[in-house]
Amino acid sequence: MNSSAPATPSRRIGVLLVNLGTPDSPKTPDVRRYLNEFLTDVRVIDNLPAVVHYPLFQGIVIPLRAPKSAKIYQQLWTERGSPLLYHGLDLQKKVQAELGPEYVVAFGMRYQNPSIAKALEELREAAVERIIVLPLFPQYASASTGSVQEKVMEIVGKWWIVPSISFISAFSDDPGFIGTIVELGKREMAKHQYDHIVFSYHGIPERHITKGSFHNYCQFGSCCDTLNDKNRYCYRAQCFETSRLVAAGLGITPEQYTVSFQSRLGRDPWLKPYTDFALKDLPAKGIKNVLAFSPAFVADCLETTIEVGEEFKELFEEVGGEHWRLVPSLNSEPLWVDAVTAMIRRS
Ligand SMILES: C=CC1=C(C)c2cc3[nH]c(cc4nc(cc5[nH]c(cc1n2)c(C)c5CCC(=O)O)C(CCC(=O)O)=C4C)c(C)c3C=C
Ligand SMILES: [Fe+2]
Ligand SMILES: [Fe+2]
Repeated sequence: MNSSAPATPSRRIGVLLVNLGTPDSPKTPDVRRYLNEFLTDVRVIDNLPAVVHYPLFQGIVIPLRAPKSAKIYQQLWTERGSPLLYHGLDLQKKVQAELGPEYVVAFGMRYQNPSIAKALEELREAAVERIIVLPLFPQYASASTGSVQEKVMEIVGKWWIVPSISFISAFSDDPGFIGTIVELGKREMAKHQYDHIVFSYHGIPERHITKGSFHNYCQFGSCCDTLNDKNRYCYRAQCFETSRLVAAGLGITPEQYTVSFQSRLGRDPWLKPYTDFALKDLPAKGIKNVLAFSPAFVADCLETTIEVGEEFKELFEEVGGEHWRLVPSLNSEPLWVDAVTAMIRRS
């Protein structure tokens, strides 16, 4: 036996990092398969009976949407593939290196590959004593975090031996998360003079908030202005909390930033204001230079790079804006790796 090799600790902790998912390739059949899995999740499309939901989405909505989405994914794709996937794998490796051999870090996607089932199997094979699950969504939503949690429980619940398992359900106010965004923002602010900041979050239907609201506490008004015991897991309140903390870190006042929501689907009301509407009002107020943040995402993806970085930039310029710049996501920035490591050690 090689005595210089580091000994594997006998009791190891499993860590499962999970992001949303992405197609295997930007080709229409792969995008269709991804959308099929994503948009038939009843935590994502929650308002239709199964007899309507499946035929409508599998027969009409997804076949129509897949070729259009595939074109956008082709714009996003790089030599390393989908950014959401390769940044996730980079993060996994760096967090593993920082946590050391007492931990086994796996990475999975809620939809498509690498699947949560495969990632959990790696942890089972490593005979970990317990598992810490970190869905990589800073703000809690049933459609993202809740769906990951449900899937993990469905799989682990069938194991003969069910290990101790814990979830980090949100980290919207985590100091390491906030500090990394602030640092990335400051880097951009050092390069250009900005008049205003836009924090654009992924939207969700308003009913998703209402369904999870403690005794109907959330009324889409000032109820979300502070994060308290009644709205601890309210997505809207958590988005405001993240924005407030990042703004404080950047040293900007409430008048100097806007919080808005993007990517709506369907006709029902989603969280407002909608980013595409909100940004159109800015040039008329004399705001021509905007720095945009996407703090609902920890890695670059279609929603950040294309929607915020390109489509909103075009829209802003069309209405008289001069400079629109997206702050890159946390990806596998060293400060973010430290923040994830600290969250796991504390858990
Ligand atoms: C921040 C977490 C996310 C929440 C909450 C969320 C809710 C949600 N999303 C859709 C519909 C779509 N989202 C799409 C892409 C997408 N969504 C998230 C994250 C959240 N979604 C990410 C990280 C991504 C990008 C994935 C990538 O590969 O880059 C898409 C697919 C793209 C497209 O065809 O436009 C759809 C559709 C709904 C309906 C919803 C809440 C109900
Ligand atoms: Fe989404
Ligand atoms: Fe609220």
